[in-house]
Amino acid sequence: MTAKPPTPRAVKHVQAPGGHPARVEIRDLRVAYAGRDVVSGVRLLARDGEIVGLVGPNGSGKSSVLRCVYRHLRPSGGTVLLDGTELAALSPAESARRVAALPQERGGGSELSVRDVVAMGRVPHQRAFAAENTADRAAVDDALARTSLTALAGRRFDALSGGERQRVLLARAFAQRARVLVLDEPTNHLDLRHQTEVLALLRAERRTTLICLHDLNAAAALCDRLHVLHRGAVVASGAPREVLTPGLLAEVFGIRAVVVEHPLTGGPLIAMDHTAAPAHRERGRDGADRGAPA
Ligand SMILES: Nc1ncnc2c1ncn2[C@@H]1O[C@H](COP(=O)(O)OP(=O)(O)OP(=O)(O)O)[C@@H](O)[C@H]1O
Repeated sequence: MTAKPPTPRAVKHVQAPGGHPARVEIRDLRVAYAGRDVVSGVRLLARDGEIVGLVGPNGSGKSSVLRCVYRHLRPSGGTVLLDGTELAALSPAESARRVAALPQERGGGSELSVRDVVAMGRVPHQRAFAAENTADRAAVDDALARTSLTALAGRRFDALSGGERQRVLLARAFAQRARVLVLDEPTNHLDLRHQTEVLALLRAERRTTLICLHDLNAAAALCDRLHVLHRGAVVASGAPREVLTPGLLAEVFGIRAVVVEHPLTGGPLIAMDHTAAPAHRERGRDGADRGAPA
């Protein structure tokens, strides 16, 4: 049997509202929890419409960086600038209109319907106690359709599978129509078809996107640029092809791999040796031996 390459679903391009450039700049970011630095000296820039990936081992600080961009965390040092303005200077409602997030904290236990959860993405655009207007309804319907959730719109959110919930929260972020998307592992619960759909959607949306992904092949296929975080610092940045080298994969991720040309796309494809022993033992920021990587 000859395998036919999958054809990505055609997705309509929807211009993010406002039409202005949306640029995120992180300068010398430091994050500490209970006095312990977990991120330091992180600088990165996502230009208008660019998809910038953060990759790195567990605990390397990726989510902590993203939390500072969607204002779940206040940086211990450094700044996050949105179109040149410090995020901290914007009101919470203004930053919510401009930055939509799919956080790692996924919540749960909500008795709301799928549609109600997606409609929460419209709250930053609404006056207090105002009912949903036509633009809100259109944005919600569009977000449900794009994430293939229209048929589930009436279901209870807390009765969905992990992957379905993840798509609902992604739909909520799309419904927000912010020019900046911050996505923490948006595909980790999705089956392969839905992963491919979400990646195609993100490429088609072309919003300024900061995204964490553990799947390095997905990151290489999606992102314009990658930043590799290791023990809270950026150790490599650039186009996926420049960054994802066998040396870096061994050094940072502790895996044995080669990087070949993808036979279908021509992009970089990491072929990992799953049978090899981990290439190094992990050390914490304090230098303490944390054992071999899982
Ligand atoms: N709320 C918190 N309180 C204390 N320490 C935290 C907290 N959140 C994260 N940390 C620690 O900060 C470090 C970085 O965590 P972070 O979640 O940013 O890493 P990550 O790269 O996103 O990891 P993963 O790939 O496992 O999601 C880890 O050592 C983690 O244990």
